Amino acid sequence: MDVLTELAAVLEQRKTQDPKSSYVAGLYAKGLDAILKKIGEEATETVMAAKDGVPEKIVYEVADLWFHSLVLLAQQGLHPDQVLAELQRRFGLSGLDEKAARSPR
Ligand SMILES: N=c1c2ncn([C@@H]3O[C@H](COP(=O)(O)OP(=O)(O)OP(=O)(O)O)[C@@H](O)[C@H]3O)c2ncn1[C@@H]1O[C@H](COP(=O)(O)O)[C@@H](O)[C@H]1O
Repeated sequence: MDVLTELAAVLEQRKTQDPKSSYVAGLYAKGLDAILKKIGEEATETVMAAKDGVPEKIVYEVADLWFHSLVLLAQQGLHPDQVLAELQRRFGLSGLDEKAARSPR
């Protein structure tokens, strides 16, 4: 099993856990706005890391950003496979007009 699938299973399992016992359960309990706030913070930290130009910091901050995006997907009842399928679809269309490839149907 790949790390995204394993992590998605843990994030799903945290939905029934005591918010005090888990960071993710705590985020779910705070609600959508708290998750979106974290994504905004991590996106900003990613930008700052890239401006600093330190590769290790960029990797660390992107991991935080991806992680909180995965929490958002789980909270919305979505699975990372759906995002991977969308990227795969775009990759398959890469020979076509890029704007058309990005447009949701
Ligand atoms: N991958 C992660 C992961 N990445 C980042 N984080 C947390 O995300 C937060 C990042 O926020 P910041 O960098 O702003 O640091 P902070 O100031 O401590 O953040 P806040 O407490 O203010 O939100 C930190 O608290 C990190 O611990 C993560 N927390 C959990 N996971 C995974 O999620 C699983 C479930 O976690 P729990 O719900 O804690 O069991 C774990 O097994 C891990 O695999």
